Formats: sequence, structure tokens, C-alpha cells
Amino acid sequence: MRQNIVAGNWKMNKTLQEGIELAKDVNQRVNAITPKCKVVLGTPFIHITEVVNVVDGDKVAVAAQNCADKVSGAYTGEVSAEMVKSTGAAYVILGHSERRAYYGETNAILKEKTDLALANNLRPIFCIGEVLSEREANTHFDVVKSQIKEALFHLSADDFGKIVLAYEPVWAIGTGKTASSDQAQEMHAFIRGLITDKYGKEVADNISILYGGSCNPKNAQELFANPDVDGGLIGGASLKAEDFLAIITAF
Ligand SMILES: O=C(CO)COP(=O)(O)O
Repeated sequence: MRQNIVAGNWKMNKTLQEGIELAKDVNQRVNAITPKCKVVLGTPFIHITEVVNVVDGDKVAVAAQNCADKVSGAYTGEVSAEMVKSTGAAYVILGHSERRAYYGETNAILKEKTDLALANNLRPIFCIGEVLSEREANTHFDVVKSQIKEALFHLSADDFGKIVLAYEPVWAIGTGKTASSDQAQEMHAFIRGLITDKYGKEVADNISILYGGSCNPKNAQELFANPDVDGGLIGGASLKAEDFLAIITAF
């Protein structure tokens, strides 16, 4: 059964104390309603353990925003998938365009990270999406296809079924310029088609495909109403409990 998911990506925001307060606030608000989606908080590494302790795990899960492409050892500053799992996080955001652009993460590196996440029972929230010049050159479908094919299509159907995909057109991230509802649906349907071709209809039907990029309380409802949009990966609007809740209740 395909799951609706609203995941916040806090990025590099909030001190530990601010993060705990935000998580408590979100948790309280989620508990006051019956959400029609799974709620995930993607926090900085150092926040995870504390946030896990203040949320009700059956309703609000926690995600790391990255993990290493190595198992363990002399990799100063890195955090392994096993370490992330040991904090109580259930998800890990992988392949965010900021990681690809600023930290040189390639599809090959992301393949390794995905394998390690899955080996440690973490569900990857795997980000894909084109930059503006690629959309303008009409190569956005090819770009997204390569990202998925090169990093994920080596997986068994069983493992692929554990992935959450997040389509985040880079030109829409933090710009206030959301993809139109039609653009989102078109790409999400294309992605589901790729999965159908590779793994069959049952696997494709069960994969959650989230939209990310300037998703906010005003546009969430229209975006989520699309048949192939199963929720959102939310940046800026996840930093305010009220806005995040408004997106959660958009279903
Ligand atoms: O990058 C994003 C989530 O991962 C989207 O960020 P914004 O919602 O701030 O555009």
C-alpha cells in the first residue's frame, strides 16, 4: 500500500535547543490531529538522538540528511549508516541536490550510500531532479532517468520497494518558484513508469514519490491532489511548526 509522507528537511538550520523545541511542537500538533500521512523530521546529525526521544515514533519518524559511503574507519567527520541507525532514525535523505552540487556526490557514490543505508535497515529518501538549464534544454526526463538508473536500478525489487523517492527540481528549491502541479504530476508519472518498466506495476504502485521545491501551505493541497504525488519533502516551510502542520493537513 502506497504511503503518503510529509518529510521536513531542516538542512543546516536550528541549534540543538531550537531543534528540540521545534520537534516537540510538531509532535504535539501532529498528536492533536489524525494525520493522513507519515511525518518525518530530517534533522542535522547531532539533533537526531534528542529528537527521537521527544517524538512519538509511531507518528513522527526521524531522518538523517546524509550518511557516509563507507562502512567505518578512518574517515574524519563522516557518519556511517550504522551509526545513524543506532540513534533511532528510521530514514536517511540521500542525493539531495545540495549534496550533489556542493559536496560532489555522484550517482556512483549515491549507489554505495543507498546500499549501506538499506543494509542497516534505514529507508532512503532518495532525491532526484534537474537544474534549470536541463529543463530549458528539455533534457529533464533523461537527467532524472540517469539518476535513478545509475544509483538505484541495481537493487532487487524487494530492496527497491523500501526506497522513498523525492523529485526536487533544483530550480524550485528555496526559490519560491514551485513546479506547477502539472509539471510535478508529469514527472512523477514518468518516474513511476520507469519503475514499472524495470520492476513491474506492483512495485511501482507501492513506491511513494514526494515532491520538493518551495512546497508551502498555499500550494501543498494542489500538488498532493495529483495521483502520482504522494507527499512532500519540505525545506523552508518545515522550520516553522505551524507551516509544516498546514502542509501535513493538506491531504
Ligand atoms: O530542498 C528542499 C527539501 O529537501 C526544498 O527546499 P524548500 O522547500 O526550501 O524549497
